[in-house]
Amino acid sequence: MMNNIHLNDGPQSVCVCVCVSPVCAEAFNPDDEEEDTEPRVVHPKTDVQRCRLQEACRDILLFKTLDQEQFSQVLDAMFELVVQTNDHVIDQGDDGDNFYVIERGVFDIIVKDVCVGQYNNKGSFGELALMYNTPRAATIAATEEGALWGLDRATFRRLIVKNNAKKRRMYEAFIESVPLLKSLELSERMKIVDVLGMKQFTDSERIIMQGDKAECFYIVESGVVKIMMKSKTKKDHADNVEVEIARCSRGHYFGELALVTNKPRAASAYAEGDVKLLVIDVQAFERLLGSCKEIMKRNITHYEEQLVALFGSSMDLRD
Ligand SMILES: Nc1ncnc2c1ncn2[C@@H]1O[C@@H]2COP(=O)(O)O[C@H]2[C@H]1O
Repeated sequence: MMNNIHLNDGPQSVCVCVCVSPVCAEAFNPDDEEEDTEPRVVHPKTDVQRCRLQEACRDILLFKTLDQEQFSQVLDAMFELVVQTNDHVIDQGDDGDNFYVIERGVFDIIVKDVCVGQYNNKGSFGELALMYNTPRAATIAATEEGALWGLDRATFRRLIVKNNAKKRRMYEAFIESVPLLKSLELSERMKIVDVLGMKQFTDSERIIMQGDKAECFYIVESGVVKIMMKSKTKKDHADNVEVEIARCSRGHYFGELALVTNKPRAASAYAEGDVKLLVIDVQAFERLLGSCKEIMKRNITHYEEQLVALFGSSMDLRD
């Protein structure tokens, strides 16, 4: 259900291709490799709108594994929505109509009347009901005036869900081999595959920076990542250079500490040579990896011991 949400449909409010009904979309089998003949949804946009849309979608993990043609079909199909304070974009228990990408605004995530988190001017939501044909798992309420981009259920299923079937085939074996995820059920591991994105880095590129706010964590698919840290106690010294504290290779994860402790990044990470990473965002992390948090917390003691050995202090890693 949506209250007072305004559809801003670009220069001419013409839908070039006819929108297909959700009933049609359900007939789609994501494993079906046949050429799709469904009519395309296109919401025309001005150049300025398209630029804003592209910027909003830049870091959306679900789009990261689409090819260029699929991504451009997604952008064509998206439509702009303006929301006002207290608008409910999604109500828990409803059927899923659209997937949403945030352009601006702060949105509460409410499960059974309890606020369990917030989206702050970035991110996306509403994928679960569309992926798994389940009722909406949370209410999403605007805390201020904001702007969103919606993607209809039919297009989401035709492009994203179809792509997920491919992702499952690609990453199933790898994800099963990641020690951290071993304790999860197969269906839970597959849900992680569904929401993960893939990012590539070249030699010496910085992946995360010490002190930054954390929004995701990473699993190394290939290549080597160097974890480097500057001493906090020597903050003002000229000799406070970055020191290598760890290396991660295939199957290892990093970037989880800040998500477990709700603190800024405790270290920076750099690619050594070409690196391919799987990326899981903070909301999916909370939802899907809650049960792994205890395993991850065990690492803190190990990290602290390492830091005492390197810098003579553990740098206050805990919350
Ligand atoms: N902790 C959470 N539990 C359930 N849904 C969440 C949570 N955090 C974020 N969400 C998002 O809220 C959305 C509500 O609609 P969906 O169930 O389609 O998809 C859900 C997720 O995208």
